[in-house]
Amino acid sequence: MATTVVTPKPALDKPLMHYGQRVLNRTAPGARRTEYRMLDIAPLTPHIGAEITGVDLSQPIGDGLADELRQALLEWKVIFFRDQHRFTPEHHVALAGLWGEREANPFFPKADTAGVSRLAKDAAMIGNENIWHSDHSFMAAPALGSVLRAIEVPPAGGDTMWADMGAAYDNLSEPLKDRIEGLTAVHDWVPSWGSTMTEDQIAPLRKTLPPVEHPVVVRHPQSGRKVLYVNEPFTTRIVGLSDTESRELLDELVLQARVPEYQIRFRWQPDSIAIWDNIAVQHYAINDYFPQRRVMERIAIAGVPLS
Ligand SMILES: O=C(O)CCC(=O)C(=O)O
Ligand SMILES: [Fe+2]
Repeated sequence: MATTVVTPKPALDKPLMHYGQRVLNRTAPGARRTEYRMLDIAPLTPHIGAEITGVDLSQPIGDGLADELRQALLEWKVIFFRDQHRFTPEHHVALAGLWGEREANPFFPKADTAGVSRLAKDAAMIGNENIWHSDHSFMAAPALGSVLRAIEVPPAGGDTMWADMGAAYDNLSEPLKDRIEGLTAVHDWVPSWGSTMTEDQIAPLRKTLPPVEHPVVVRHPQSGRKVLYVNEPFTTRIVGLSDTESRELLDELVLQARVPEYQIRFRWQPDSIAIWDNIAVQHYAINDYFPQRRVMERIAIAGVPLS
């Protein structure tokens, strides 16, 4: 009897069928921009990413400015500041505090006394965040956002990218939206962070960080907007589907973050700061500067359970 050998298709061969122009037009009827009184906002794309000028983040941030910063993040999903030369770890903690409590990442270096984690990458420690992801989605209440500051950057390279997962959801085909409505997915750190750990290292952490489930489409806690919430390193399966169905659907969904129309790419300088909404976007740290050195400081902001 003849046997048929089925070669699995690599994920990258899949066509990115489910995107178009529909929601990427900010001048469409109903699209409205907030008027800011205290911030100068320069959008970097029509829907994701804006550079904010005229603000010194080392000065006390009053309620009016804090409200506008929160509104700008909600509207632009990732906001950037440059030349914050007087910014200290204490300012970093205060800035992140406008959104919530600090959240430790068990896989990043321990925070300094102020509460900031320093991520230094060089020839001996090559970056591994070059995969589209949402921070801490393996937690029951994933981080609401992060505040990242560049300390030392390579002469070229080491950019970071963010992708608007609300736009990604909006542009899925209607049949695909129907198919994923109401589904939940498992998120787990073991396949990614655990891949370089021993069983003895994994076991105790597993107790505090068991696999968790989140809806495949979450409602953003503040904007109420629907967001595609599955990511390549941490989402391991879709509940209720066979292994094959789950793998195929996840392959298709995680690829959406790679669509250029959803993305913004930021070129860092020392003392540039980015704040991102970790539910609305995914991000990718480009790993093109080896063996140059790149040093960043980061605070993640504790989130809420998603629905
Ligand atoms: O270093 C970067 O550009 C981002 C790294 C990252 O994924 C993170 O800080 O969550
Ligand atoms: Fe990250």
